[in-house]
Amino acid sequence: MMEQEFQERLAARRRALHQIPEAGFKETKTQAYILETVAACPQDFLHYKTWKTGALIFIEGSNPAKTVGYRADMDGLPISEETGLPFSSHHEGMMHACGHDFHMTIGLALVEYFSVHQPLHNLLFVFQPAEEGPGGAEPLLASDEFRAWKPDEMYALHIAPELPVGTIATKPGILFANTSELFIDFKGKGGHAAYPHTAEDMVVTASHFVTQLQTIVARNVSPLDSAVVTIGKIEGGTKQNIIAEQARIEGTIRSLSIDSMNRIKARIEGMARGTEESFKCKVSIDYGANYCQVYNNEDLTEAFIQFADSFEGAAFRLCDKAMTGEDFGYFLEEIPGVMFWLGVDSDYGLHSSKLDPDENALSVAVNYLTEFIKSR
Ligand SMILES: CC(=O)N[C@@H](CCC[C@H](N)C(=O)O)C(=O)O
Repeated sequence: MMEQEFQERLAARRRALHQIPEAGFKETKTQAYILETVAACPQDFLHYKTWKTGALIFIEGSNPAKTVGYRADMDGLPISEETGLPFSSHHEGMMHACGHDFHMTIGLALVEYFSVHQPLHNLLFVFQPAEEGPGGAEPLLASDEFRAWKPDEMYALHIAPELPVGTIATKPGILFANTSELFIDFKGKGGHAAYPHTAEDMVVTASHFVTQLQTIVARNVSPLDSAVVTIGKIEGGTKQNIIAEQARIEGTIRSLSIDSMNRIKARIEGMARGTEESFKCKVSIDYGANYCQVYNNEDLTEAFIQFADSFEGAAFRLCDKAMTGEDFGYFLEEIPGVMFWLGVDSDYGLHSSKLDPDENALSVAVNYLTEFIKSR
């Protein structure tokens, strides 16, 4: 296929997926699209099955000594798209703002290629639901469906808006942080706005708490370590002249060490007890989904970098670790592998309603991964 025709085909597929972003474990249209695409491939040495709203595609090698895996995440985010693109999301309030439409398009192109050109070793393509939450990797990894085809090594990519198209970047060891979601509910006695002395104001309580949280990274985490406590959402009360009897904050904790994660959680719990005492309320904490760090296997990363350096269609860059989270870390706890960034050059970053990755990066990744997988 000519390069331009190939590029257009990839862009068309990405746009189709971009229009149907779905929440974690609700990716039914996305799953149907994937299954339809796979069903249209030659079936001579291809097998596939579903797992919840995900899909596993196994391609038999001609003389296999191992199985090599590629994972693409499938879910979108609860963001109203503001790109103004003609192929914007058809799902009100949902957007592929983390590049999973790219990750899946690249995975499907690899399935198509290797279903025609039988690989030497077995390949497993994992289309995984719920990366943004509540986390699909951990239960998928434990499933019989996955374990029957468990790979010996595994790869995944994530788009990087800040890197130029054609860039591939990674590092050995820790690439992404440990994460924990954070949901805190405040409940107290509400009242009339004009009688503050008779009530316990949960808007004031939650505001104090958010300010207190800012001291954790500054005062409770070693300056030689790295951590993040971000509150991304706050809500409370019912009306401007009613003292709120409830408030809720939602956020995320990131750390490079488990020790820091435990220390941060202990500190938050201590603050909650103090807040209950001083603001006469009930504070409930829920840590939601927790992801382990993404740790790239040193030997495989070395081999990955050597290959990337010699590959003419991409420019390799050694990168620093990031405080992003990724449940691909669970795969890498059990299976050696590598996660890497793919440059897509967007003025707006991940989780932005204006994220607009350059589709020219699709063919770079497909060409790169096709040759890299063959080299394994
Ligand atoms: C690459 C990326 O943006 N990943 C997400 C993963 C979310 C983890 C979890 N749901 C949380 O919010 O803690 C990220 O926000 O880094």
